[in-house]
Amino acid sequence: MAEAAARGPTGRVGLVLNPTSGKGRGAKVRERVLAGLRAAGLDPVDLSGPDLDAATARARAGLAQGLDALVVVGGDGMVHLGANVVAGTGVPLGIVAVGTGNDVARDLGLPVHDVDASLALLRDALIADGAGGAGDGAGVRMVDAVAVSRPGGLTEHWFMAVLSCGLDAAVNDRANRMTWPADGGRYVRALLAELGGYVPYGYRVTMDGRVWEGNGTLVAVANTRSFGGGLLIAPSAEPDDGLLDVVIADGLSRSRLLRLFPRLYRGTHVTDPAVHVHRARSVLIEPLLARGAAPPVAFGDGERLDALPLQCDLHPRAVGVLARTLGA
Ligand SMILES: Nc1ncnc2c1ncn2[C@@H]1O[C@H](COP(=O)(O)OP(=O)(O)OP(=O)(O)O)[C@@H](O)[C@H]1O
Repeated sequence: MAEAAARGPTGRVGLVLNPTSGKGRGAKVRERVLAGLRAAGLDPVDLSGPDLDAATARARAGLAQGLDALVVVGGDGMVHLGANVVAGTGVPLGIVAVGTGNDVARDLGLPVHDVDASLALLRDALIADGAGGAGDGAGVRMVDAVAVSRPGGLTEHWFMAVLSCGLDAAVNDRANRMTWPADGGRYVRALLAELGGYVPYGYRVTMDGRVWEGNGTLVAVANTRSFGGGLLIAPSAEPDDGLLDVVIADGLSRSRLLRLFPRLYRGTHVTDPAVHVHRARSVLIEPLLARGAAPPVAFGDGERLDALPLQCDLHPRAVGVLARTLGA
């Protein structure tokens, strides 16, 4: 884990805003968020960058200089950025959810597409957190986060919500490489293309020492319940229970897959005999080519991570999220 950055009741709050999130909504709310933080007596420092990597580097540098909190403005990609910067540092994360998906904010009960409500919550949480000295934690909800590494290696990424290396990840990857259409039509094109060539994948998944090997359509490691903008992939996942929900779907035919897919919106897919849910703290996912096709590159919180094999380790209460305080 990263070194804990110096904290103090300075009111200095790092802001990382994704102007492209929510189809440009991010750019539109910049001044409102900055003005709202200043009106709350805070000193916002804009650490945004031209792309995800640059913004991450700027946020890390800002945190090293000392912040009371890091506030991200955007969708799940920005929460992912925030988690990667603050995990294990003790600096809380504020979320202004104005993205397309906003799965993490929704699962944590935070405002979505309501900038004024987000700002009010951040102000109240920071005041509560600072009461009686900096960072006593009253306005902060501690949630689990997941460190991802190559087996035996150092942590390369963190994720807050869901890591997936199944068919949905293949669709995501293909859609990201397409240049047209500019909107969600890319996902439909990518889905049709992936389904056209779809052959179930071969996996070996080791969960706290227990091994599952087989032919599968999807392996998802979930800390929170949903991904993809409201698909309840792991309806029983809790972000602070110290456990990951590992959802494995057996290798399904195309027609069975299309019948099962709509059930993700209500989370009822987990009652299908082809879907298995395991709980573990440590999950190793490896390709097993003897049992199926090479699995896709893994995505975490909707962002492209790495190819398998990957090790996921749950770190209990590694990220403090600015949240509603008791009685608020
Ligand atoms: N200046 C930027 N800062 C941060 N991320 C950026 C920037 N420009 C483009 N991006 C891209 O935006 C994506 C994340 O967007 P985010 O989750 O905030 O919004 P979104 O509208 O919910 O997007 P999506 O639902 O498609 O993930 C990242 O994949 C990132 O690469």
